[in-house]
Amino acid sequence: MIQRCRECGKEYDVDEIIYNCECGGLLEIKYDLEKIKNEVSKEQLRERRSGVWRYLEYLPVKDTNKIVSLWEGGTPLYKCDNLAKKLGLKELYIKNEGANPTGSFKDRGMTVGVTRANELGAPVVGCASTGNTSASLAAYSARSGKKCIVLLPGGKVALGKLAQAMFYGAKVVQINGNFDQALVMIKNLALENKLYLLNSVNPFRLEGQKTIGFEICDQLDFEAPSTVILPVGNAGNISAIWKGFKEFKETDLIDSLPKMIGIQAEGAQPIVKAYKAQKDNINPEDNPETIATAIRIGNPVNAVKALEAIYQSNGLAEFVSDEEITAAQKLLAQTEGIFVEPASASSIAGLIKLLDMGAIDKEGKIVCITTGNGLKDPDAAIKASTLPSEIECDMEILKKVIEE
Ligand SMILES: Cc1ncc(COP(=O)(O)O)c(C=O)c1O
Repeated sequence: MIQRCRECGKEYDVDEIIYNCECGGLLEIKYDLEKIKNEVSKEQLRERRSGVWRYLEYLPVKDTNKIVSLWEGGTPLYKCDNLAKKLGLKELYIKNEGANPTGSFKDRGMTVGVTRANELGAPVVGCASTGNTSASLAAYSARSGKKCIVLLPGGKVALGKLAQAMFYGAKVVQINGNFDQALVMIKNLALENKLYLLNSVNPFRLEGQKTIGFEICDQLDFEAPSTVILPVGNAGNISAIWKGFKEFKETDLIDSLPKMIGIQAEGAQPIVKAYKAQKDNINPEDNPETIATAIRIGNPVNAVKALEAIYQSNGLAEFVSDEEITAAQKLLAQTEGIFVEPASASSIAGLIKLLDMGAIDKEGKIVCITTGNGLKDPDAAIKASTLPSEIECDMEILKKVIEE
């Protein structure tokens, strides 16, 4: 197991604390997959408890006594026949990452990232966040007795996430700026050795998140779906999940790979613009804006990895408007009983838009990943609803109201 630069190929020991290669390239964790292939079988995996650590051989941990876990992963893959019927699809699934311990997929990354911090003996961890990363890191640092520092874009974090970060005991700092600026600041602190950085530029975090790909195949009886659709912000998750699918294929646990489709919000779509121009990198956007605050990001650090995942998988990237996001959020809640936050609903909104455009095979096995729980952002849901009026305690009035 080593850290390797995906630009120049330079290798670093896994115990070296480094976030980018000397050449500026992004790092990736590489394994001896031939060895893993001989070590684990589908049957052995199946005998283990579900969750991130079911896939231990594929994870960068040396000392299992150092694992920090809240039993993350093992999230449901719902077959959504009501929504499939409405959209004219043969097979549609929702992988609901909102069912993780702190309510988002970030927990998969943090169990591995904070375990790594434990192995390295780092007493302080930190991140910049649009909300969910901070909630998750705060929880895992509390569990491992570490100090946690989080930088948030002031006034732009959903209430539930802010409440979580504060309540788990993190030192929360709001800046008068956006996520991209917060990330530059926290990274500077990390480079001055003030903390161990757990944003998705840290390749160890992405190793935990790749288990979403593993788990989808596992839940589909070791078959890959034809298409995976998910929201894209800082672009770590799409890169991580693609890595997961590729590693399962290279170790013969699946025999095909899905198309990876990334969805961004109209007001924050650097990756979509790069994809549409068939470029390998983005032009950062200075003033990202969307109701889906989790993906309100103009300069995603993992953009080149994400674009590679999209091109390699023969996938695509598309944007959706805030109105489309809210409509999809409601539709999912009201047809399948799954309440997700706005960023997560962008994957459903993207599916609907791409179906209208004729860009999706209706006969395929489609998985939409919903990345965060709807309770994270009650304001968004309340704003999109008509609040009930109060009535007198009178049975006749009540009967009239429920018939309306
Ligand atoms: C709910 C939710 N969905 C999607 C994303 C985007 O993930 P990524 O930054 O890995 O692209 C985030 C990131 O914060 C998120 O919180």
